[in-house]
Amino acid sequence: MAPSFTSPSPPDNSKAALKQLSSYNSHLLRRVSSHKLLSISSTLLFRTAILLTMTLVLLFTLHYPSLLSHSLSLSSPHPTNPHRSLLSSNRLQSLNPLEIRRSATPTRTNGLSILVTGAAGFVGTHCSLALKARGDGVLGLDNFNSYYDPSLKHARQKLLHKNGVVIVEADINDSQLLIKLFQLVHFTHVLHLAAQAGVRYAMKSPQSYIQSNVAGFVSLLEVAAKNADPQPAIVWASSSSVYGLNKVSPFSESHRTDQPASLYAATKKAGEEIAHVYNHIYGLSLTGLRFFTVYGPWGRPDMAYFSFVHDIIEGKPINIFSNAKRDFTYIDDVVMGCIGALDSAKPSTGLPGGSKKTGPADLRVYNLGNTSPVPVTKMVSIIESLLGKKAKKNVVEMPSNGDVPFTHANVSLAKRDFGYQPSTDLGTGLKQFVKWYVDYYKLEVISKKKEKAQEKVASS
Ligand SMILES: O=C(O)[C@H]1O[C@H](OP(=O)(O)OP(=O)(O)OC[C@H]2O[C@@H](n3ccc(=O)[nH]c3=O)[C@H](O)[C@@H]2O)[C@H](O)[C@@H](O)[C@H]1O
Repeated sequence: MAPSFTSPSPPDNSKAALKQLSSYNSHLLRRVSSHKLLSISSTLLFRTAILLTMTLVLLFTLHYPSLLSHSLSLSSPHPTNPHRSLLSSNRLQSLNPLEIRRSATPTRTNGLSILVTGAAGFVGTHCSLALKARGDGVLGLDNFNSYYDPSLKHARQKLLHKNGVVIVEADINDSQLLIKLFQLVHFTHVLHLAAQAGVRYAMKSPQSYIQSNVAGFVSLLEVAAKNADPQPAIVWASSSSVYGLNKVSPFSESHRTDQPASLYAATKKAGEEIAHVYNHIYGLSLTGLRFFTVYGPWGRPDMAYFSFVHDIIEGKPINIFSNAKRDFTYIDDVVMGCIGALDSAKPSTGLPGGSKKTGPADLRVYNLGNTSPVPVTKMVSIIESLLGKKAKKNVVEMPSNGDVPFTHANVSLAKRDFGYQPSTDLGTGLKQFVKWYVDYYKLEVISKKKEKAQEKVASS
């Protein structure tokens, strides 16, 4: 029978009884203490388990956005995530208002004050430099995601910093941070270039396109419509891809854009429709620019011309999609187009606080192309002659992954409204790109070093 803790056996005077009793007692004490120990340990174990679970839940919540962003490679914190406010407040605290205002203040009379989203991107960097150089105030915003090598984005950031442009590292979905920026600076304009780019990558990571090109755009428009005082005029990057399966060439803004061939194209088209809503309700001045395969120095490594140069130098084979043609447009021409669109945009007509517009505002869309499509095979032969090296070519059927066979821009609208006139042919533009590429990746230095080493070996 199990000993009772409350009623041990009565005492006995005899030694034997005492011995028995003491042995019984020590047995009892051992049982009692081992039972107590057992009970204490199980309580402790239970509490530790609860504590551990809570810590794990907390840790998961804290790291959820970064886990998500890794799995999508590019996604940013979700706006409705409960952890958002914590992230946002951390970023808000790290803002330097003096630095921000200095960067965003124009140095010329009547200069613009522009928030450039995607400033560490290819087009964003070039536009920011050009705007700053003519005396406008420019503040950059970029989330430095890892869609392609972020070190290239940081190198662009360094270049911008040298030229007086600060980039705030944050996501356009971070509304709190956007609100704070609009409180710090009365931006006259926004050049919205932050986006998930790339046509074919949309099959691998569809959500990142929704996150950046739809949700992110809405996040920016909400703040611009309801929190900015004054409401800025917004110029933003749409894409030639909105023409999708349209067969009528050259593509003009009046052509149909209801047959997108990729999710990328669909999100850019969605952007144009969303722009209509914010213009209609809030009087935001909105200009969408349909870029046609923009290329040049500091370009995007995911684009064909960039990866072809890389692969040819490395002696790797390249896939050329047969019969593909593009209206390749040089970056300097696109920068002129962006600046023209900014300068010609009329102010927004809504009152701050999201009240209705006081009158109609600009709602515009323009092609920014080169008006001269070139077959991809020709692009490759230009690169070969610039590099002095033959490519290992695989000419393959164009895979059905969202690509369209050709693009060709009619730019007469942009010419009429802000004098857009592309002037760089593909040969000239690619020459500039290869020059930059060799310099950026220190290929000349390496080959000179090699030459010297070879000379040394030869002379010894
Ligand atoms: O104007 C736009 O709105 C888009 O332009 C750009 O898309 P694209 O015109 O598709 O550029 P890019 O990938 O450089 O392919 C160039 C050509 O090479 C062909 N191509 C491509 C890859 C390959 O391996 N082989 C090949 O032949 C391919 O078939 C194509 O004919 C931007 O990336 C996009 O973000 C968006 O801005």
